[in-house]
Amino acid sequence: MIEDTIAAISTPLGEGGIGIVRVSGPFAIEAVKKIFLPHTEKDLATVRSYTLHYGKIIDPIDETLVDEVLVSVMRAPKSYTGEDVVEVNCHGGVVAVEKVLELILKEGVRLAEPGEFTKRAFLNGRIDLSQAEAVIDIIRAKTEAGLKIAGRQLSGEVREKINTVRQKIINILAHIEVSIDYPEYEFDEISPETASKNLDEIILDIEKLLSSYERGRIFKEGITAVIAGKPNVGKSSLLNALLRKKRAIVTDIPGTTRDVIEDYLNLKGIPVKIVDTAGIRETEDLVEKLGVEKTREYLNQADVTLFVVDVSLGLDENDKKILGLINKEKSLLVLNKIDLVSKGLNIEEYLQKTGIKRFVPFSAKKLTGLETLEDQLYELLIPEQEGISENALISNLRHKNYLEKALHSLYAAKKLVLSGESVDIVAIDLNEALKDLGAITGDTLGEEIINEIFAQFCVGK
Ligand SMILES: Nc1nc2c(c(=O)[nH]1)N(C=O)[C@@H](CNc1ccc(C(=O)N[C@@H](CCC(=O)O)C(=O)O)cc1)CN2
Ligand SMILES: Nc1nc2c(ncn2[C@@H]2O[C@H](COP(=O)(O)OP(=O)(O)OP(=O)(O)O)[C@@H](O)[C@H]2O)c(=O)[nH]1
Ligand SMILES: [Mg+2]
Repeated sequence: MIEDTIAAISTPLGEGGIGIVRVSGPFAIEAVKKIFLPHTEKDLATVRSYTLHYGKIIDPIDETLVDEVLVSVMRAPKSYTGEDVVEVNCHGGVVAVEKVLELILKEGVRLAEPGEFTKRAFLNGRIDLSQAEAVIDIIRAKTEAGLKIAGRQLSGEVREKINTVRQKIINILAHIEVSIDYPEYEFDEISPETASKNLDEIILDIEKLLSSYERGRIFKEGITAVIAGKPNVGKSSLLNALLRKKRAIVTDIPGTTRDVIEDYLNLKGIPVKIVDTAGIRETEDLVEKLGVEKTREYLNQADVTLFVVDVSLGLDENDKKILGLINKEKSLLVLNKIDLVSKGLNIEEYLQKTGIKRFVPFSAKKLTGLETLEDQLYELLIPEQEGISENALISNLRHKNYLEKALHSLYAAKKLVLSGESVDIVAIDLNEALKDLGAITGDTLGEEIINEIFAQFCVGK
């Protein structure tokens, strides 16, 4: 039972239409009541839950008006935190909102820690830990696809999946425990064949969940795509084409781009950080040299590389050197300046010489091939057979790590079953798997780790 009452500003600090101070805990209604003057005669302590009340916030010290507000009251247990919650809706503005918070804090209310409202929703059992984490994911979503994944997690889909798997493990354990506790009742003992079959099913469940992680992560966190190639092949022109704006300087002088240029784009729901780099070549120019150095660093961090070549010139030694710096499996070959080639292009030769499988004939000048380029880039990130983004259920690294731990315990359990090991040994691994799965929903996590997770939230959430 949580006894103290907390308050915080729940809207971003700054000028806005409305600013909200949220208060939660057993003393929430009493505290706000002390500084709130309702427009019509009423008592906040007795108003119905989920009602909104117009009035004024008055500073008790000099009885001056602080702000004209709307106050909402949501009573335990049907509120965001599961406790009594009062929200003061002020006119947006830094000073008014901070003053209202200050007055509330003077009434014996404590300032909330980051994420503490959501933490209380978790501690009071209104949501599980995966749902609480989904709240942050919604706040931080970069694209609609990312928002969708977070939305499914918020509605409890991860929890349901995890609990189903846990229940299956508990069922096996129940059989095992019966045979440990009552060895005389042989009929209830689970055969190694059945145990192995049941374990296979559980293992498959977890493997499926894990396989959705990579996609989930891509849509949630996004990826980095680096444009690389020799000087003057059209890298900056490609950046501008993808961004649909003149972001980088383009000239016919080789060595135009000297520093890396970063920007963001939404590739069919995937948040992409796109990086234009200095063309790589041997150079005596100090500034350009540093630029080339930086390009190498970025290539190491790239999720994908757009390797640009100039088809009016063909490949040379310099192209080959750059090819040595990139991961060809995660590259797209951009055959740029096709507008300059009148006769057919020998694509086969380019593929052979570069060793890159995916390609797109392109003209940054005429913007031909832009859509194909985007399709190819998307497919490089999300192979066709993996399906659409909405199928990704797991997108959180913490969840992935615990799923992997559970999987290893289950593999171990299966091995023991097959080797005819006694059931009580198998039970140890099964219990371990149960614990790791429970960590995802927060059921089996210690207070310290839980605190760490909520500390990453924003203030007022
Ligand atoms: N003003 C305001 N807007 C907000 C929030 C808030 O707390 N205040 N939320 C959060 O920051 C989000 C909404 N989330 C919420 C989730 C559950 C409940 C809630 O009261 N749940 C009760 C059921 C209430 C009912 O059935 O009428 C429950 O689950 O018991 C409230 C808000 C987004 N917008
Ligand atoms: N004809 C034609 N010219 C292009 C095309 N793409 C780029 N160019 C021209 O090629 C020149 C170099 O383009 P940039 O985009 O600056 O090339 P870059 O690879 O960024 O060059 P650095 O920054 O020096 O490494 C400019 O004159 C562009 O207008 C294309 O598709 N067709
Ligand atoms: Mg450039």
